[in-house]
Amino acid sequence: MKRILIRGITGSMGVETASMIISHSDYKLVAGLAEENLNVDLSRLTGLSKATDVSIFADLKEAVLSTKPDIMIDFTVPDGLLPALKQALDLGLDLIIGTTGLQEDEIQELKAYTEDKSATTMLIPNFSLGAVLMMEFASKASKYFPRAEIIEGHHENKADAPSGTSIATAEKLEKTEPFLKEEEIKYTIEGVRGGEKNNVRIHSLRLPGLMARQEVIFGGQGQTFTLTHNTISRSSYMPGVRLALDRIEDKSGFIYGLDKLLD
Ligand SMILES: NC(=O)C1=CN([C@@H]2O[C@H](COP(=O)(O)OP(=O)(O)OC[C@H]3O[C@@H](n4cnc5c(N)ncnc54)[C@H](OP(=O)(O)O)[C@@H]3O)[C@@H](O)[C@H]2O)C=CC1
Ligand SMILES: O=C(O)C1=N[C@H](C(=O)O)C[C@H](O)C1
Repeated sequence: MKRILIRGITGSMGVETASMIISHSDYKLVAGLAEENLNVDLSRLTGLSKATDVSIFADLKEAVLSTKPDIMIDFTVPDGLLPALKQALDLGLDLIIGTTGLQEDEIQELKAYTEDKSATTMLIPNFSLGAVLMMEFASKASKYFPRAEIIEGHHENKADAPSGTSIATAEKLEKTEPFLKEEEIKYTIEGVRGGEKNNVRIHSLRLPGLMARQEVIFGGQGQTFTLTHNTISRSSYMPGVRLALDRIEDKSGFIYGLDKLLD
């Protein structure tokens, strides 16, 4: 039975993932890592009495030596993420990473490091099926509508902007064209046009009341076409996390995106 460690076990996604793994008998959750909340009662957080068997550590090496996990799932923050992931690979773990906010050069470094260790790393910007389908349909639509912008919205505790999903979506749009009149506009508020990736403008909302949502808006002659995905519960991510766990043994090397696991 595969032994799992969750880095970020006390966070929103960590608790949801811990509950999912504890409730399934084919994986064993052996440990968690946290930064500050080291003495929390995991059975209270998950509502599951079996969670008392799971120890929470501050130090990855200590956790690995004491509990011997095979796989680390990461739901933390971008700060200090790459060194922690490299340390986990050094300790012989395979990785499933949901944390967003790595820069492009850090992703390339992680890929090379994974290949060097002959390990498996899955970097999944969004585990929900609806978000994956939104990206697939957006990719298709971009062949016919080359002008597109993205509006993503998240809760106010999110540590990164724009979202990993919006970046992954912009990267998937195949024939995007830039807006050529940007230079002609007189801007009266700086930054009002958002950021840019692959010729796609990305606008990030951070508001109370939001969990996670994204709109991809295409503009064409006399029409617009909008794809929207709304996350209303973090349980939406769990079938994707479960799929990554089920597939990690058959895969090797670096995998980016849940779509690579759906075929
Ligand atoms: N791929 C996907 O489908 C999804 C990805 N995410 C991403 O997952 C990440 C986590 O989100 P969320 O659960 O909402 O965040 P939270 O703020 O709720 O949780 C963050 C967790 O990280 C822990 N942590 C922070 N720093 C460290 C550290 N240095 N070492 C160990 N643990 C640390 C915190 O521990 P402590 O409690 O001790 O502070 C906490 O457990 C974000 O990057 C988010 O974008 C979110 C949803 C879906
Ligand atoms: O922080 C979140 O909540 C989420 N983060 C991921 C992202 O940055 O895309 C996935 C989802 O949007 C929720």
